[in-house]
Amino acid sequence: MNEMLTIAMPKGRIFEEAADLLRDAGFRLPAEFDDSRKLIIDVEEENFRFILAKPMDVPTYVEHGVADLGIAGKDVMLEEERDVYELLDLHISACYLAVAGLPHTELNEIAPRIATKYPNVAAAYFREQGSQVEIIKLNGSIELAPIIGLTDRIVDIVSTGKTLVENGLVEYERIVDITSRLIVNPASYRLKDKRISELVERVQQVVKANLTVK
Ligand SMILES: Nc1ncnc2c1ncn2[C@@H]1O[C@H](COP(=O)(O)OP(=O)(O)OP(=O)(O)O)[C@@H](O)[C@H]1O
Ligand SMILES: O=P(O)(O)OC[C@H]1O[C@H](OP(=O)(O)OP(=O)(O)O)[C@H](O)[C@@H]1O
Repeated sequence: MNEMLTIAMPKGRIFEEAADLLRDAGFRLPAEFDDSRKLIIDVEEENFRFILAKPMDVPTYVEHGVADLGIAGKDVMLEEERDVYELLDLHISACYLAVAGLPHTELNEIAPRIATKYPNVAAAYFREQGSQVEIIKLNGSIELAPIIGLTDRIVDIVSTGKTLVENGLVEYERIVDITSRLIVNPASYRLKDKRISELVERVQQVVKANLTVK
Protein backbone atom coordinates (compact mmCIF):
# COMPACT_ATOMS: atom_id res chain seq x y z
CA MET A 1 0.00 0.00 0.00
CA ASN A 2 1.16 3.56 -0.77
CA GLU A 3 2.16 5.78 2.12
CA MET A 4 -0.56 8.20 3.24
CA LEU A 5 -0.67 11.71 1.82
CA THR A 6 -2.23 14.55 3.79
CA ILE A 7 -3.59 17.28 1.55
CA ALA A 8 -4.71 20.72 2.78
CA MET A 9 -7.70 21.84 0.75
CA PRO A 10 -8.97 25.43 0.77
CA LYS A 11 -12.59 25.72 1.86
CA GLY A 12 -14.69 28.15 -0.18
CA ARG A 13 -14.35 29.31 -3.75
CA ILE A 14 -11.45 27.13 -4.85
CA PHE A 15 -12.74 23.93 -3.27
CA GLU A 16 -15.09 22.71 -5.99
CA GLU A 17 -12.71 23.29 -8.89
CA ALA A 18 -9.89 21.65 -6.94
CA ALA A 19 -12.04 18.62 -6.09
CA ASP A 20 -13.08 18.34 -9.76
CA LEU A 21 -9.42 18.33 -10.79
CA LEU A 22 -8.61 15.50 -8.40
CA ARG A 23 -11.64 13.52 -9.54
CA ASP A 24 -10.76 14.09 -13.20
CA ALA A 25 -7.28 12.81 -12.38
CA GLY A 26 -8.99 9.54 -11.38
CA PHE A 27 -8.90 9.86 -7.60
CA ARG A 28 -12.06 8.50 -6.01
CA LEU A 29 -13.39 11.11 -3.62
CA PRO A 30 -16.62 10.31 -1.76
CA ALA A 31 -19.74 12.47 -2.05
CA GLU A 32 -19.23 13.38 1.62
CA PHE A 33 -16.27 15.39 0.45
CA ASP A 34 -18.44 18.07 -1.15
CA ASP A 35 -20.99 18.90 1.52
CA SER A 36 -19.67 17.89 4.86
CA ARG A 37 -18.85 20.12 7.83
CA LYS A 38 -16.01 17.77 8.78
CA LEU A 39 -12.58 19.36 8.77
CA ILE A 40 -10.68 16.11 8.32
CA ILE A 41 -11.82 13.62 5.71
CA ASP A 42 -10.03 10.32 5.28
CA VAL A 43 -10.34 8.67 1.89
CA GLU A 44 -9.18 5.15 2.58
CA GLU A 45 -9.43 3.89 -1.01
CA GLU A 46 -6.77 6.38 -2.03
CA ASN A 47 -4.91 6.58 1.28
CA PHE A 48 -5.45 10.32 1.41
CA ARG A 49 -6.26 12.46 4.40
CA PHE A 50 -7.77 15.83 3.50
CA ILE A 51 -7.74 18.73 5.90
CA LEU A 52 -10.16 21.53 5.07
CA ALA A 53 -8.57 24.86 5.89
CA LYS A 54 -9.17 28.57 5.41
CA PRO A 55 -7.51 29.42 2.06
CA MET A 56 -5.02 31.83 3.69
CA ASP A 57 -3.91 29.11 6.13
CA VAL A 58 -3.14 26.35 3.62
CA PRO A 59 0.59 27.25 3.20
CA THR A 60 0.96 27.35 7.00
CA TYR A 61 -0.16 23.72 7.36
CA VAL A 62 2.11 22.68 4.50
CA GLU A 63 5.14 24.61 5.78
CA HIS A 64 4.81 22.94 9.18
CA GLY A 65 4.53 19.53 7.56
CA VAL A 66 1.16 18.60 9.04
CA ALA A 67 0.00 18.51 5.43
CA ASP A 68 2.27 17.08 2.73
CA LEU A 69 0.50 18.91 -0.06
CA GLY A 70 -1.90 21.82 -0.36
CA ILE A 71 -3.83 23.89 -2.84
CA ALA A 72 -3.48 27.65 -2.49
CA GLY A 73 -4.10 30.76 -4.56
CA LYS A 74 -0.99 32.54 -5.84
CA ASP A 75 -2.27 35.59 -3.94
CA VAL A 76 -1.95 33.64 -0.70
CA MET A 77 1.51 32.38 -1.69
CA LEU A 78 2.71 35.92 -2.36
CA GLU A 79 1.23 37.25 0.86
CA GLU A 80 2.39 34.45 3.14
CA GLU A 81 5.85 33.71 1.68
CA ARG A 82 5.99 30.28 3.31
CA ASP A 83 8.82 27.82 2.99
CA VAL A 84 7.08 25.45 0.57
CA TYR A 85 7.60 24.45 -3.05
CA GLU A 86 5.13 25.24 -5.78
CA LEU A 87 4.72 22.11 -7.89
CA LEU A 88 2.02 22.99 -10.39
CA ASP A 89 -0.04 25.87 -11.67
CA LEU A 90 -3.51 24.32 -11.61
CA HIS A 91 -4.99 27.10 -13.77
CA ILE A 92 -8.15 27.20 -11.67
CA SER A 93 -9.89 30.06 -9.78
CA ALA A 94 -8.32 32.68 -12.01
CA CYS A 95 -8.46 36.30 -10.90
CA TYR A 96 -5.95 39.11 -10.40
CA LEU A 97 -4.78 41.57 -7.79
CA ALA A 98 -5.30 45.21 -8.65
CA VAL A 99 -5.10 48.71 -7.28
CA ALA A 100 -8.50 50.40 -7.37
CA GLY A 101 -10.15 53.52 -6.08
CA LEU A 102 -12.73 56.21 -6.75
CA PRO A 103 -12.56 57.49 -10.36
CA HIS A 104 -10.53 60.61 -11.22
CA THR A 105 -8.71 60.74 -7.91
CA GLU A 106 -5.00 61.21 -7.24
CA LEU A 107 -3.10 59.44 -4.49
CA ASN A 108 -2.82 61.75 -1.50
CA GLU A 109 0.76 62.99 -1.84
CA ILE A 110 1.62 63.27 1.83
CA ALA A 111 0.21 60.10 3.35
CA PRO A 112 -1.57 57.90 0.84
CA ARG A 113 -3.59 55.17 2.51
CA ILE A 114 -4.25 51.74 1.07
CA ALA A 115 -6.80 49.24 2.38
CA THR A 116 -6.19 45.58 1.70
CA LYS A 117 -6.42 42.01 2.86
CA TYR A 118 -2.89 41.60 1.42
CA PRO A 119 -0.64 43.97 3.43
CA ASN A 120 2.65 42.36 2.37
CA VAL A 121 1.81 42.29 -1.34
CA ALA A 122 0.50 45.85 -1.23
CA ALA A 123 3.53 47.16 0.72
CA ALA A 124 5.96 45.47 -1.71
CA TYR A 125 4.08 46.83 -4.72
CA PHE A 126 4.08 50.46 -3.57
CA ARG A 127 7.69 50.18 -2.39
CA GLU A 128 8.67 49.11 -5.91
CA GLN A 129 6.74 52.07 -7.28
CA GLY A 130 8.71 54.33 -4.95
CA SER A 131 5.57 55.44 -3.07
CA GLN A 132 5.47 55.60 0.68
CA VAL A 133 2.03 54.49 1.77
CA GLU A 134 0.21 53.59 4.92
CA ILE A 135 -1.35 50.14 4.69
CA ILE A 136 -4.62 49.51 6.50
CA LYS A 137 -5.40 45.82 6.85
CA LEU A 138 -9.03 44.84 6.42
CA ASN A 139 -10.50 41.34 6.35
CA GLY A 140 -13.22 41.76 3.74
CA SER A 141 -15.55 44.24 2.02
CA ILE A 142 -12.36 46.07 1.04
CA GLU A 143 -14.27 48.17 -1.52
CA LEU A 144 -15.91 50.05 1.35
CA ALA A 145 -12.67 51.79 2.31
CA PRO A 146 -12.40 54.43 -0.46
CA ILE A 147 -16.16 54.95 -0.61
CA ILE A 148 -16.41 55.94 3.02
CA GLY A 149 -13.14 57.87 3.01
CA LEU A 150 -10.93 55.48 4.94
CA THR A 151 -8.30 55.16 2.21
CA ASP A 152 -7.30 56.56 -1.22
CA ARG A 153 -6.92 53.16 -2.82
CA ILE A 154 -7.47 49.47 -2.25
CA VAL A 155 -5.41 46.48 -3.28
CA ASP A 156 -7.82 43.62 -3.82
CA ILE A 157 -8.80 40.65 -5.94
CA VAL A 158 -10.73 41.33 -9.12
CA SER A 159 -12.43 38.52 -10.96
CA THR A 160 -15.45 39.63 -13.00
CA GLY A 161 -15.03 43.29 -11.97
CA LYS A 162 -18.66 43.35 -10.78
CA THR A 163 -17.82 44.40 -7.21
CA LEU A 164 -15.78 47.38 -8.41
CA VAL A 165 -18.45 48.53 -10.88
CA GLU A 166 -21.34 48.13 -8.44
CA ASN A 167 -19.49 50.22 -5.87
CA GLY A 168 -18.50 52.97 -8.28
CA LEU A 169 -14.78 52.15 -8.19
CA VAL A 170 -12.27 51.88 -11.04
CA GLU A 171 -9.13 49.86 -11.52
CA TYR A 172 -5.88 51.89 -11.60
CA GLU A 173 -3.22 49.20 -11.98
CA ARG A 174 -3.17 45.48 -12.43
CA ILE A 175 -0.56 44.00 -10.08
CA VAL A 176 -0.42 40.27 -10.79
CA ASP A 177 -2.46 37.46 -12.32
CA ILE A 178 -3.59 34.79 -9.89
CA THR A 179 -4.42 31.10 -10.23
CA SER A 180 -4.34 28.28 -7.70
CA ARG A 181 -1.17 26.25 -7.13
CA LEU A 182 -0.35 22.78 -5.87
CA ILE A 183 2.22 23.21 -3.11
CA VAL A 184 4.35 20.72 -1.18
CA ASN A 185 6.31 20.54 2.04
CA PRO A 186 10.00 20.20 1.06
CA ALA A 187 10.67 17.28 3.43
CA SER A 188 7.54 15.42 2.28
CA TYR A 189 8.68 15.93 -1.28
CA ARG A 190 11.92 14.14 -0.51
CA LEU A 191 10.43 11.40 1.65
CA LYS A 192 7.33 10.64 -0.41
CA ASP A 193 8.70 11.60 -3.81
CA LYS A 194 7.37 8.62 -5.73
CA ARG A 195 3.80 8.98 -4.48
CA ILE A 196 3.83 12.76 -4.91
CA SER A 197 5.35 12.64 -8.39
CA GLU A 198 2.69 10.16 -9.46
CA LEU A 199 -0.06 12.45 -8.18
CA VAL A 200 1.53 15.48 -9.85
CA GLU A 201 1.78 13.59 -13.13
CA ARG A 202 -1.90 12.64 -13.06
CA VAL A 203 -3.09 16.12 -12.11
CA GLN A 204 -0.81 17.72 -14.70
CA GLN A 205 -2.45 15.64 -17.44
CA VAL A 206 -5.86 17.02 -16.45
CA VAL A 207 -4.57 20.60 -16.24
CA LYS A 208 -3.11 20.25 -19.73
CA ALA A 209 -6.31 18.73 -21.11
CA ASN A 210 -8.39 21.53 -19.53
CA LEU A 211 -6.13 24.16 -21.09
CA THR A 212 -6.52 22.56 -24.52
CA VAL A 213 -10.31 22.62 -24.22
CA LYS A 214 -10.27 26.33 -23.22
N1 LIG B 1 -13.49 36.84 -6.98
C1 LIG B 1 -12.60 36.32 -6.13
N2 LIG B 1 -12.46 36.86 -4.92
C2 LIG B 1 -11.61 36.34 -4.02
N3 LIG B 1 -10.82 35.28 -4.26
C3 LIG B 1 -10.91 34.70 -5.46
C4 LIG B 1 -11.80 35.20 -6.45
N4 LIG B 1 -11.68 34.42 -7.53
C5 LIG B 1 -10.76 33.50 -7.24
N5 LIG B 1 -10.27 33.67 -5.99
C6 LIG B 1 -9.28 32.80 -5.32
O1 LIG B 1 -9.96 32.23 -4.21
C7 LIG B 1 -9.26 32.42 -2.99
C8 LIG B 1 -10.18 32.89 -1.91
O2 LIG B 1 -11.20 32.00 -1.74
P1 LIG B 1 -12.37 32.38 -0.74
O3 LIG B 1 -13.04 33.63 -1.20
O4 LIG B 1 -13.18 31.16 -0.58
O5 LIG B 1 -11.56 32.60 0.59
P2 LIG B 1 -11.42 33.79 1.58
O6 LIG B 1 -11.06 35.04 0.84
O7 LIG B 1 -10.51 33.35 2.67
O8 LIG B 1 -12.87 33.90 2.02
P3 LIG B 1 -13.53 34.46 3.31
O9 LIG B 1 -12.52 35.31 4.01
O10 LIG B 1 -14.65 35.22 2.68
O11 LIG B 1 -13.91 33.21 4.02
C9 LIG B 1 -8.23 33.49 -3.25
O12 LIG B 1 -7.05 33.17 -2.54
C10 LIG B 1 -8.04 33.50 -4.77
O13 LIG B 1 -6.88 32.77 -5.11
O1 LIG C 1 -14.50 41.00 -9.46
P1 LIG C 1 -15.53 40.25 -8.72
O2 LIG C 1 -16.01 39.04 -9.48
O3 LIG C 1 -16.67 41.10 -8.25
O4 LIG C 1 -14.84 39.60 -7.43
C1 LIG C 1 -14.03 40.37 -6.58
C2 LIG C 1 -14.58 40.45 -5.18
O5 LIG C 1 -14.66 39.15 -4.61
C3 LIG C 1 -13.90 39.13 -3.40
O6 LIG C 1 -14.65 39.40 -2.29
P2 LIG C 1 -15.47 38.27 -1.51
O7 LIG C 1 -16.68 37.88 -2.28
O8 LIG C 1 -14.53 37.16 -1.17
O9 LIG C 1 -15.94 39.00 -0.24
P3 LIG C 1 -15.12 39.75 0.90
O10 LIG C 1 -15.24 41.19 0.53
O11 LIG C 1 -15.83 39.40 2.14
O12 LIG C 1 -13.68 39.27 0.88
C4 LIG C 1 -12.87 40.22 -3.60
O13 LIG C 1 -12.35 40.67 -2.36
C5 LIG C 1 -13.65 41.27 -4.33
O14 LIG C 1 -14.38 42.06 -3.43
